[in-house]
Amino acid sequence: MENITFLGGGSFGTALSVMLGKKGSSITLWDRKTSVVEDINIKKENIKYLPNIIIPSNVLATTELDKAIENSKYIVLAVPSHAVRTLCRDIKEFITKDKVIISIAKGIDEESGDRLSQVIKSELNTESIVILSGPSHAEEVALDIPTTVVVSSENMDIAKEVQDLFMTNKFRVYTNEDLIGVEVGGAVKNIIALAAGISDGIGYGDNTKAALMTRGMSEIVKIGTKLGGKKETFYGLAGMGDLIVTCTSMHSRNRRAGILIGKGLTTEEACREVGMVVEGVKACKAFYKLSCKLEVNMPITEILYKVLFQDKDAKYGVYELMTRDKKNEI
Ligand SMILES: NC(=O)c1ccc[n+]([C@@H]2O[C@H](COP(=O)([O-])OP(=O)(O)OC[C@H]3O[C@@H](n4cnc5c(N)ncnc54)[C@H](O)[C@@H]3O)[C@@H](O)[C@H]2O)c1
Ligand SMILES: O=P(O)(O)OC[C@H](O)CO
Repeated sequence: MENITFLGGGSFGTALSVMLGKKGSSITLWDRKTSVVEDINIKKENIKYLPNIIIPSNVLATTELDKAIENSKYIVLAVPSHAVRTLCRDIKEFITKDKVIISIAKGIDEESGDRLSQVIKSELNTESIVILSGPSHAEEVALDIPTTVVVSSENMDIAKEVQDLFMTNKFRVYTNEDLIGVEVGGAVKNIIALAAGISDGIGYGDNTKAALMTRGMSEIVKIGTKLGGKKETFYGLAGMGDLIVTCTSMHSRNRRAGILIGKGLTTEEACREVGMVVEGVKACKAFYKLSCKLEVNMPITEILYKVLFQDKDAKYGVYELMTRDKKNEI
């Protein structure tokens, strides 16, 4: 069985470590926090990020980056998107040509608008990069609840290798050669999930959420195809699949943060209360900027940007969305 290293002992890094540990791989889990590492090694539980899940004995945690990386071919970057570039810089000296880098983060680089595979490629100077995405809440993956995801890469031979590495009878992995679509779908769905959460928090109903999800899907397709992704990908696991799970699940940090904002908390207060990464906040800023630059109309993203960063009242935001000029659906 393979040695696999996870860099980041948050919810998803831990859940996948548990899953692959149970499959029989030797897992090294690096985290910057000593408390997380001690909990995993001593209590066999990640109390902060994934409580009540027993961590198998073949998952060992460490705070030492070089030791974490040295014996594994597969290095999974399991940090939020805003930390991917700095983590790459921290590990660059330990990344030899034989390593395969797998990223599970969903977002884009806020500063440059680059996709994360582009960030990793430029920082680590490697082509062996695989992106894993799709509807996969950590809490359910850790409980072996049937889940489907998708892996993509510029090198589909490596994507197929990673498909085999992660596949179990409860975790079904598809390949998709549309790397742009897989990355953009996973990033933009977080924006729509925040908006759907806000609608729930205000107290609006299923009609409103269905509208946000459907018109949100239209925004994903518009910006995604403009960036070079395929329409079919956005109607697949990395797009619609993840949109459904994130907009409807109470596991979703984006949806939960949205609910709190809808109830009147500020963006900062809501993110603090959720206590884990809320990717949609940074994604909203990045994609609002990108939509202006590329002249792609993304009304939900635009209104959400004003709610999150310009103190626009959320209910008034919905009113503005509803009273725009009338138009044809497609
Ligand atoms: N949680 C899920 O269900 C899930 C599922 C699929 C994908 N994802 C994606 O995975 C990524 C990580 O999410 P998560 O849920 O594991 O996040 P999390 O908030 O649970 O944990 C984040 C981890 O990254 C670490 N971290 C944060 N900034 C860091 C930095 N600068 N350097 C080093 N470590 C840093 C934290 O200490 C923590 O261990 C996100 O992009 C998310 O969208 C999450
Ligand atoms: O908890 P969220 O909202 O970050 O969503 C996590 C995953 O992306 C679900 O697939």
